[in-house]
Amino acid sequence: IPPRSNSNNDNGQQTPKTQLSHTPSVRKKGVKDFEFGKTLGEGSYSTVVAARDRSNNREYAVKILDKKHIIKEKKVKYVNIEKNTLNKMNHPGIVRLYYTFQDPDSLYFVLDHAKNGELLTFIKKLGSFDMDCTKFYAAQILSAIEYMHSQGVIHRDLKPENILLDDKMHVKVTDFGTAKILEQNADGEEDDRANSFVGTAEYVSPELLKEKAACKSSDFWALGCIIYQLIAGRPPFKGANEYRTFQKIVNLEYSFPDGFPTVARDLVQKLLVLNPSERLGSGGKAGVERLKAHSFFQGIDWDTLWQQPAPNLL
Ligand SMILES: Nc1ncnc2c1ncn2[C@@H]1O[C@H](COP(=O)(O)OP(=O)(O)OP(=O)(O)O)[C@@H](O)[C@H]1O
Ligand SMILES: O=C(O)C[C@H](Cc1nc2cc(Cl)cc(Cl)c2[nH]1)c1ccc(Cl)cc1
Repeated sequence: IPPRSNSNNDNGQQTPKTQLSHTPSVRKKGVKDFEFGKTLGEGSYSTVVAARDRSNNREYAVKILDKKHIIKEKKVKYVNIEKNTLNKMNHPGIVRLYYTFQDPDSLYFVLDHAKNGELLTFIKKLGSFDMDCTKFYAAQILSAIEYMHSQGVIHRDLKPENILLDDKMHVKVTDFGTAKILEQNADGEEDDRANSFVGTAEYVSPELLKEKAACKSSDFWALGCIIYQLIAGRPPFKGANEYRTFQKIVNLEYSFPDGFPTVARDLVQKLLVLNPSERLGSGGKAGVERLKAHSFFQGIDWDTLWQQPAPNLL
């Protein structure tokens, strides 16, 4: 007799043993399929734990969310956005979602385990990156942004904490709970403005602060802030509090430290532009090609970028 499929429904309750017309080949994974290890980190609504799939010894990072907490904090929408967005993504620079499942108390995202943690940790440890490292990481982040935009997704909260590094020290962008999937309107045009969500103060774009609407170009603003930070060791806009930071952003109040490389300065000045449609990178595919052609990226081979070894950071 063929083995029974796991007749547990999503929340792990036993459903009556109905005779299936066929035994599905792929069984839904559940908690029992994994051996959980050390905690990798905590979020406001989540705990991320290292786990090994018992059937093939593969290692993952499992993001566990408490259902009661999610409901109480009204985060159900964000969790479902994270699931739906990650499910659309298939790119080496974006953390991969393998499975989702739930049990009576929790929701589970089974993700790539980015073994080297957050890019922010390395910025803090090194103070700043040399130009080779800055170019490599900026290029990998741009490659991931280009891909997610091609899938109609705006990240909206790009920052060094959300840029993880895998065991090859390659970029893995994460945290899509606040991403925006742009709807295809009637004539297949992408509605290009997403509404009402504010990211992390230092990386928020001026259009989000002024018109409450982010667009793909908002991710290029964040890229400008990240490139500045990789070189200067701190983000360009940082006030004593969030309000002061927002003021600096909308007034474009920032300056370059002495010794900031000229070619990097030129690129940052073309990304940190108040008007999103004048920002380098905006204007669809052609805009991104113009950004990738900037002399800052000289020497980057975009076609083999993900096969190259990461430059030595230390
Ligand atoms: N795929 C992963 N691989 C390795 N570490 C991860 C992974 N995802 C998250 N982490 C680590 O776990 C911690 C918690 O991540 P999580 O996404 O749950 O919350 P967060 O986004 O950091 O916090 P918040 O939800 O408040 O924004 C993070 O600090 C991150 O360093
Ligand atoms: O798409 C699915 O499979 C269905 C569910 C949808 C879903 N069921 C939920 C139950 C609760 Cl209590 C909270 C949230 Cl956010 C919930 N989201 C689901 C299950 C697991 C995960 Cl990680 C996300 C969404």
